[in-house]
Amino acid sequence: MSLAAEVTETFEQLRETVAALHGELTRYELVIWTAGNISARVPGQDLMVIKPSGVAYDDLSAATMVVTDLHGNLVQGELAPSSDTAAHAYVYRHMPEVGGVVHTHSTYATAWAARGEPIPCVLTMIADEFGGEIPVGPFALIGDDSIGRGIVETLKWSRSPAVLMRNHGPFTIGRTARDAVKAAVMVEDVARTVHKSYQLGTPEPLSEQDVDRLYARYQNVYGQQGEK
Ligand SMILES: O=C(CO)[C@@H](O)[C@@H](O)COP(=O)(O)O
Repeated sequence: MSLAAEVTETFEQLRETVAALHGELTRYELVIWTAGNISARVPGQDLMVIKPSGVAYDDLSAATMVVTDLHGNLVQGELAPSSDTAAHAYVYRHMPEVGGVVHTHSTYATAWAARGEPIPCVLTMIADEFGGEIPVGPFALIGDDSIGRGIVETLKWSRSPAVLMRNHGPFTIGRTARDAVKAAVMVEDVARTVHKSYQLGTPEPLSEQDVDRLYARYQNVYGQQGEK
């Protein structure tokens, strides 16, 4: 297969994947109306596939996904890219290991972001997926590199794939777009659980040693990853 055909096939596969993953945001009730967005890096290219701005979730499909370079310039597609394209692009430029970025306004995680309070590591599931507390990033206005810079500056000091951008909402990253969606689903779940635990009392944080052990197991052994 020629390089052009291979890249075209990759585009099509990624368009399908990114479009389908947007359905997970509505399935898990992480977004309302047109809020939220998902992107995936195009492997080996300085390009990404991202949601078009302001398009209803029912109208999202492989055909409506758009391709931009990693400075947000439209490369393929008819629609304007997400208003968070600059943030996604900044993450891809500065975190080469990241293959997917997700942004939602999910209720409980966004409530923690509104308070500017990190979610403490008081659950084994937080240790498993986030490796410690889920950090808060700075308030930043949309439209330039500010949000992306806040995401990167916060996550470079954390094992967490989620950051609660102050007064805005969660952004999550992953090796793939699916991993980033998983982090978005899980950050909302633990945000709700920990919020409810505080309504009943004061939850106890896990020890650093236990967090490290839980994180290592979940990231390396859990599921079908272990020795066969
Ligand atoms: O949170 C923001 C911008 O940061 C929303 O506008 C965003 O969720 C949805 O914007 P798009 O429809 O992706 O342009």
